[in-house]
Amino acid sequence: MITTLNDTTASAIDKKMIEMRETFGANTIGRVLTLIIIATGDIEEPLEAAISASHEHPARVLVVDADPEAETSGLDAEIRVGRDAGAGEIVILRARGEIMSSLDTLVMALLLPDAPIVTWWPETAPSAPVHDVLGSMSQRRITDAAACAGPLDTLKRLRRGYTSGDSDLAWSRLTRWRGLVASAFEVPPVTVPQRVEVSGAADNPSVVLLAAWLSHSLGVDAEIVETTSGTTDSIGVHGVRLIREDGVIDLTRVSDDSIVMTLPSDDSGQHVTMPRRTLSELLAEELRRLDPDEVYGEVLATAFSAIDDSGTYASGKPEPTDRVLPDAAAVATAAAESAASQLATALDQRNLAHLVVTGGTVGTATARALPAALAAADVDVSRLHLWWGDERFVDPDSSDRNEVAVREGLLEPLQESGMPARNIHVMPSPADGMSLEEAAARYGQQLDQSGGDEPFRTRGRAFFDVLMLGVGPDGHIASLFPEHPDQRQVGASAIAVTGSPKPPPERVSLTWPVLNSARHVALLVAGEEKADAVAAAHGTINPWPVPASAVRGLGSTTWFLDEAAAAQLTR
Ligand SMILES: O=C1O[C@H](COP(=O)(O)O)[C@@H](O)[C@H](O)[C@H]1O
Repeated sequence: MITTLNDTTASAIDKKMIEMRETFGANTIGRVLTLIIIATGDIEEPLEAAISASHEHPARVLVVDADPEAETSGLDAEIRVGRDAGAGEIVILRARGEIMSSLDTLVMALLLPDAPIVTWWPETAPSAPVHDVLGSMSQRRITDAAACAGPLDTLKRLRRGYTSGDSDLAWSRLTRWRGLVASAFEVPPVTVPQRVEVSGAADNPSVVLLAAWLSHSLGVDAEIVETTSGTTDSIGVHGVRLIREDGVIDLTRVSDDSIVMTLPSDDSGQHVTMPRRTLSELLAEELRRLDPDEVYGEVLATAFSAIDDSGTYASGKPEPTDRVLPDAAAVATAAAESAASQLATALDQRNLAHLVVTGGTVGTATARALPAALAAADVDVSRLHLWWGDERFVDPDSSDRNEVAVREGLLEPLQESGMPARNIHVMPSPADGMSLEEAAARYGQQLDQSGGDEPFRTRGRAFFDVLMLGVGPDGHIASLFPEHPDQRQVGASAIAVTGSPKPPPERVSLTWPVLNSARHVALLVAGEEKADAVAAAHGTINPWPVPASAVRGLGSTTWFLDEAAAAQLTR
């Protein structure tokens, strides 16, 4: 039985469901969970999987089929009970426009009382599922990196935002492979392989996760061997090879249904039936175990090197634009005016705004141009917070400190205009009685606490409104230098940098995830000695050799350049 309600409300849907259940003679007793499906494309395939899985796990299924871009706001609903809903009941919520901002309230009104909640994103994945408005109320959050655009980048983002209770169907697709490999591993004499190879498509998230699982659990190198695309097996894991002292164990997928296993002692090839699993089988497996899958979390954490991950913080955001100005002074004025207008907008929308300033030549000049620009844009500086992207760890009054360079030109005028001293977040110096590491940890803590009860780097949404960055001739930003090991530290918001190639050697710097948590990024550059770095940073996102290439704002990234710094640009 299917009923459609147009321009409706949560309470009207609830009332209708009760009515339909009574008419149909169905009841909610026996429903074991609420499954929320966040649909972005075709809803029939995930819905079919949910209906099929409902025979094992009778559920209330809420499909959120939203169109946030719609000009008009409203909600239509389709309710299915009885045969049309398998062993569950289904509500398809078609939400348009503004109503999306109260999606959580709407869904909450339709949840089964006292039953676990599972949220499934069949084709998209939020960077941190737990911080999604519906993910945050769920015990289990299921994504499918393989079904998303950019599967590996998706997996890297999921790794960054992982919280216990997250899972991904690219991992569930490996359950049988993991069982088979574990049984092959038991073939006597039981020895740890010296090396492992996983073959399959290199951009397939299951292939990457299987290699990471083997390497994590066996403590050996696991290499991914790419299979030629176009073969029947290029769609998933093609095979696993365990290279042991006594020979090789090969597990090879030969069809959609079976695997051939060859052993060191027997290369005749035993056929093992192992059909590829359907979406409903994968979903049913996920719903079977609602406790967190900690192994997935561990494997995800080891699947990529931290530095590969850094590039993903910048990916998927709007492309940078250039503003070329006659000279350094014009760069500073234009960047200050642009920041002031962005901060004015931020304060129109929110109670507080956060600005990150930087050191260096143009960075300091821009900071000094800010008081006038903020006054012209009528920015209420009492609600503005000031942070630094990096600081040199030297005496508090040393002219080497980025903060000292702007005390007179920025901090004093802002305080005179009403900025409270507590809003100025200066990085600690040795005079605060801390080691470099303690100073970095203290600043990171201060940032995390200002971002809320969770470290803001995991939120997948902006914290800073405007982030200003200078760029060194080597392409460094803040104190993240090319091919410098401290660049790899992404687990904290601020880090201690030692052995900086540019003096002074000891510094505190914000890290990749934090630098990429801004709405608007402004890169401030002048001088011909920067032209090569600017050109390199306009290429692909590649943090390790070219840090300036790998920072992007969620709303905009603007390069403020003088003509000399822009000289090598072709676009
Ligand atoms: O050392 C630093 O260098 C960069 C760039 O400085 P510049 O003088 O070449 O413009 C700066 O942004 C950073 O804050 C600073 O600590």
